Amino acid sequence: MLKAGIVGLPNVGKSTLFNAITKAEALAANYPFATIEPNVGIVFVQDKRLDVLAQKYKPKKVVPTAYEFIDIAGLVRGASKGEGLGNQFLSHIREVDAICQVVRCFDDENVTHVDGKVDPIRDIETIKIELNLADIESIEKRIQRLEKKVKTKSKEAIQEQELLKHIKDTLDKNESPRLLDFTEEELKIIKNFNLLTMKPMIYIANVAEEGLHEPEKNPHYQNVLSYAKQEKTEVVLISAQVEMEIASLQPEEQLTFLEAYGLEKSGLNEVIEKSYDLLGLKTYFTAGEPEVRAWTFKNGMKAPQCAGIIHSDFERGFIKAETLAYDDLIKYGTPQVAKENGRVRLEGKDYVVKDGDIMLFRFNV
Ligand SMILES: Nc1ncnc2c1ncn2[C@@H]1O[C@H](COP(=O)(O)OP(=O)(O)OP(=O)(O)O)[C@@H](O)[C@H]1O
Ligand SMILES: [Mg+2]
Repeated sequence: MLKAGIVGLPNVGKSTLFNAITKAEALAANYPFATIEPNVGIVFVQDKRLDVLAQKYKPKKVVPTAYEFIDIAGLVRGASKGEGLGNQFLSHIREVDAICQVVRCFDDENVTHVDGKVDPIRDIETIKIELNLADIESIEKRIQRLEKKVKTKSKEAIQEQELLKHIKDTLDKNESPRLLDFTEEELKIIKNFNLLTMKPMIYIANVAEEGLHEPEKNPHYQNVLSYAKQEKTEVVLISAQVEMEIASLQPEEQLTFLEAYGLEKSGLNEVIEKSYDLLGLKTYFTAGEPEVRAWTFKNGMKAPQCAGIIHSDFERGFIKAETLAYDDLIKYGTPQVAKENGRVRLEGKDYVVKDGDIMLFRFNV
C-alpha cells in the first residue's frame, strides 16, 4: 500500500490531523515530542463515482479504496545531526511515498512552539534545511562509493555520479531538486537514491478555528501561500482542531456542524484527494452484483498489473480485460446500453489502465 507521511515541527498539530484523517486515537497532546513511534492509519478515499456505480449495479457491498497515512515524530533543527529524535525521524520519512507537511498557522499561547513564536516560513525552512542536509550526506556517501567504478569508465556509474552532483549542487544552494527538470530515465535512476528532497510534497496550513472563515486575514497563512507559490507547491488550508471535532461526530451531525462553520465540506477530503494525486494514484473499479469496489493503481500501470492488485492469479493468468470507461457508462446510462453501443472494449496485456475504468478481468490459471 502507498504511504503518505505527515511531517512537521513538534507540536504543530500533526497527530491531531492524523486522528481526524484516520479517526484513529493516536495521542495528540499539548507538548512537543508527544509522538515518538510513528502512528499508521488507513484512509478511505471518498469517490462520488462509487455511489453512482452503486445505484447502477445495486451491489450487496460497496468498498472504497484506501491508502496509508503515517504520523511521524516532530522534527527539530539539527535533526540531520542527531538532534531531537534525529535520524530515527528521518528514516521514517524515507519510507513514505509523499510528504504532507503540517505548518502551524494558529496563534495560541497555550500551545508551546519549540522556537518560541509562530513563524511558518522559519518552520518550513527549518525542515527544508534538515532534509537537505540529510540528503547531502547520503549523496556524498554515494558519490564516494561510485568512485571506483567511475575510474573504470563505467558509463552507468558516470551518469549516476553526474546526476548526484547536479542534485547536490542544487541542495548546496538550498534549493529544491524536486523542481528541476529530469528525463524519465534520470528519474528512474534518482528513484533508487530514495532522497527525502525528491519526494512529492504539499503544505498543510493548520489554522485556528477563526482562521477558517477569513484566511485572507491570517498573515501566517498568507506567508505560506506566497512561499509555496514560488516553490510551485500546493497548500491545503485546514484547522486540524476543527477537523478532529467533525470527525468525532455522527455523519448527520457532521453536516449541521459544517453548516454552522460556514463550510461546504470538511478540509480533510482535500488533504486526502491532494495527497492521492501527489502519489500519482488513480482509481479503477470492479462492478457487479456482489460488490462494487474501487481499486488504487499507479499512473501508467497496465491491465495485468492492475489485475494483480486484486489477486496475483489474475495477473499470472491474465487473458483480457473487459473495459468500460466510467464516462461512457454515464453517457449510455446502463452497462447493457453501453455494451450495445460497442463501448465495452476487450483490452489486452499492453493496455494502460485509465482512471475511472470499470474492469472485468478474464484469466486462466
Ligand atoms: N488548528 C489548531 N488550533 C488550535 N490548537 C491546535 C490546532 N491544531 C492542533 N492544536 C493543538 O496543538 C497541540 C499539539 O497538537 P499535536 O499533538 O497534534 O501536535 P504534533 O505535531 O503531533 O506534536 P508532536 O510532534 O509532539 O507529536 C494540541 O494541544 C492540539 O490540540
Ligand atoms: Mg504527534
